[in-house]
Amino acid sequence: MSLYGTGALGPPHLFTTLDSEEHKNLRKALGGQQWTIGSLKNNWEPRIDDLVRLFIRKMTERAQANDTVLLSERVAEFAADIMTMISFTEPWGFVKNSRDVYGILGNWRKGLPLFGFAGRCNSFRKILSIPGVGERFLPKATDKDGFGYLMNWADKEVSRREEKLGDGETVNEPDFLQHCLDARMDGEPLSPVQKRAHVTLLIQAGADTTGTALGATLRFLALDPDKMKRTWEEIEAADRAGKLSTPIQYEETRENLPYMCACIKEATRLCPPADNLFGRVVGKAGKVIDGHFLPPGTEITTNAYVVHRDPVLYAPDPDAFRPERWLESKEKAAEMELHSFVFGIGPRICLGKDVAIIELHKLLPEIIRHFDLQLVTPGRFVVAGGVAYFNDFNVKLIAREESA
Ligand code: HEM
Repeated sequence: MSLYGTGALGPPHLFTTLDSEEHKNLRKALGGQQWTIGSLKNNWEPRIDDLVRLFIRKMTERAQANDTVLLSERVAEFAADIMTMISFTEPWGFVKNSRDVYGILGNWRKGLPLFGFAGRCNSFRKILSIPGVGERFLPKATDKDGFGYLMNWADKEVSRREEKLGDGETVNEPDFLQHCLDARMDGEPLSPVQKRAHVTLLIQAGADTTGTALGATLRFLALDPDKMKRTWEEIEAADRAGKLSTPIQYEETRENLPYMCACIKEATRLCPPADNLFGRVVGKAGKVIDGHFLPPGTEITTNAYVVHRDPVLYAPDPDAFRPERWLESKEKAAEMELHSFVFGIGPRICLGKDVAIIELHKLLPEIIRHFDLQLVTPGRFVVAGGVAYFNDFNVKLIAREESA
């Protein structure tokens, strides 16, 4: 099955490659060891720790000042910094400056309705491809902020890096820009446009999505003091038993904080950051789904928000935030995991899943270890163009030492 997707939106990359065979080759070229948890732990965890430390320091200052903190925004900035860091080696300073650097997140959200509609309406995409039309709406490298600015940055960074390599310099600790330069299709490097497009894509695909997952988990816990207490008690007990480093390591969360892990699964089940997958087009042979034959060319899609509320699988309380459901039996947890659409499914499953997973399992327990959250405004889960983010989730951060 091919992707129905975003053909006309921007330069050619994984998302915009509709043909399955072409996508497979590109994915093979760009995928690899660097995306695995093992490699991310070895190569990036110490750098992620630096950003976690900085984040906690910044939040401690806000707690001491008794400020109201727009937490959904602050955690999205953390995710954006991680993406700029793994892409270009140095983070752009979202956390350091507590703001949306170059309007990356704000512009992303503004563009979602157009991106979503164009990705789902063939005739509208055709209009956008008319010379002079798309250019009026899509980001441009001359823009002062947003993804146009990012495209310009990616362009300069690729050129700079290629110049250095041309001068005989070697890169000992490759970032994801370097991986894009090293990628080979049929033995050939990617085209200049493809190299630049993929660096940009990573930040587009991985910043606000992970931010939404971070925000979702914290918001559900802020809304439910009993579950927050249980999460905190689990962290405190592991801490007292000497099982947690500072900052908490990914494997420590996985081994010692099962309730925390269940909260992440449950929050992303109920608030999937990319809730409506781009449609697929049924191939020449047709396809049978649930006993119905779909002829070739049929466009099909799904919605994670709905699938994740299946009344049978999540009985008796599909709409409830109940992390305990993930801990009741291994078989049930495996079944729910199998039906999770959080990161998509099939050959186009999220390439950066493990990057997001590592971030979630490090920053969230560290925040809860340091602060209790006093809800100021719960905000809203906003879905635009099939992608979600949070508005106005405000809290006061109560430092744990003070609340003890
Ligand atoms: C919680 C955070 C994230 C969520 C919920 C998420 C979700 C998704 C979903 C639903 C898809 C489409 C899958 C499909 O159509 O079946 C996707 C694709 C993709 N994601 Fe993510 N993602 C997240 C984080 C990231 C991160 C951190 C990165 C990069 C480091 C990333 C890079 C990508 C890429 C490159 C694709 C395109 C894959 C392809 O077409 O082969 N994502 N993601």
